[in-house]
Amino acid sequence: MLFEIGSIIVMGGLAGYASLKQSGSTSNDADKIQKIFANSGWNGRNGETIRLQRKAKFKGGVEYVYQIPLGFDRKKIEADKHILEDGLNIRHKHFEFDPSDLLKIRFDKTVLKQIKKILTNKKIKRKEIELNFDGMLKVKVYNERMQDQYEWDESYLKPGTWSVSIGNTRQGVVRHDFDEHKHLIIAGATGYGKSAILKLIVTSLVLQQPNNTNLHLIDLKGGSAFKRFEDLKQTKDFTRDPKEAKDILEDIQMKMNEAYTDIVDKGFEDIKESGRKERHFIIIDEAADIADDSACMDVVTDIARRGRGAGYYLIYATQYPSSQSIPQQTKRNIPSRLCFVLDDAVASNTALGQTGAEELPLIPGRGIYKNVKSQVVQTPFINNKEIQKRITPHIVIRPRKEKESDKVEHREGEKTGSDFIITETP
Ligand SMILES: Nc1ncnc2c1ncn2[C@@H]1O[C@H](COP(=O)(O)OP(=O)(O)OP(=O)(O)O)[C@@H](O)[C@H]1O
Repeated sequence: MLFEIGSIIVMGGLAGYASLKQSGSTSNDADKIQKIFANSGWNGRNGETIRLQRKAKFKGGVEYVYQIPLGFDRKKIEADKHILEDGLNIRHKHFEFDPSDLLKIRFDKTVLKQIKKILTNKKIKRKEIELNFDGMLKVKVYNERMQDQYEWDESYLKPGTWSVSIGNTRQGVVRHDFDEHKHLIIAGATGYGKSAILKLIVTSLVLQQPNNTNLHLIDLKGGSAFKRFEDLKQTKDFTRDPKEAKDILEDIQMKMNEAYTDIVDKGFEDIKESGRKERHFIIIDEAADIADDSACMDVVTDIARRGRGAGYYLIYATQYPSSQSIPQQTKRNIPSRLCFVLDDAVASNTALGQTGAEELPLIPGRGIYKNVKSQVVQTPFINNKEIQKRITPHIVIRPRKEKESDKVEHREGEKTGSDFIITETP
């Protein structure tokens, strides 16, 4: 009996502590925002600062709308958004505590152990913000963190289009339309979702445009991320060898030139206007591995420059964004970027053209997608089993070119077994 009373007191105290901490979290963010602006020197030319016009609650947070002074540099604030976020969290970094956890507690001798476990499993809760400018500065302060994972399902597909889902925001799904935005650079430290999003892009293209997608897969990471796509009817080239990559790129360039001339000669602005249905996707995973090869990089630059009109779209991924792995001219021709967490502001600047990727939380799939505007997204996640299930109907039988690396000595009468592969047509 005494034991139970003791437990109830402990739980009551815990619930009170949690509720006190949670209720304190929304205190006076408007004042804090104003102070952070003043302390960071984010003023107009004559020193005027922002003025709060209104604030409004929405589910999960509060939006503050400020009037901005003349000469106010919004880019600076976008790049230094983390200063604002850190400032808002400085006194209210508190535990993410779910009172329903208390209901799971069993009243036995292990009660204290269970409570300790709940507390050690807690996550630090952090307010997150979103900035918008439309003549006014709108700061949305969210009390809850963005979801850490969005499982992919069929609703992410848009059959018959070249628009693929690239991320989720609190407002909905963000898509990259290859016919509109063309090429894409993907950067990010190892282990934060580059291969996962590349696999999702390939799968989406195959499922959305099975008859018009042509894939040229150059996987230089030494892993097996693209291997499962090698035998798709849509895959025209597949290599994991930098030397072979050069031949493939040169071949693509030749074909691209023909398509480009044909489209331009007929007076069309681009492939979309010409009515041609096929599109080519040159997907290079670990671009840094061909960065030393000037012949390869010349082709990459050319595809970035002229491929947009001819329907040859480049998806160029690297974990080492530098002026060498992403040459200036390539960057200029690829305004769309998806960037996962990076080591430092220099890398972020190189990959995105702004800082911020170095401040992303260490959550796989969390990135910044920059197009016309830049926004924080959580990329949808599709597991390998689901990919396999979806792409299997598109795997075809065809003769395999024997590569040097595949050659083995065969004894007389032994079947090589390398002439044909999986036998299914859609
Ligand atoms: N969008 C996502 N949502 C949830 N988890 C993810 C997401 N993307 C990736 N992950 C997890 O992170 C792991 C690493 O991702 P991925 O292999 O894509 O990283 P990477 O950047 O390509 O790393 P590396 O360069 O080492 O191959 C995945 O195996 C998966 O478990």
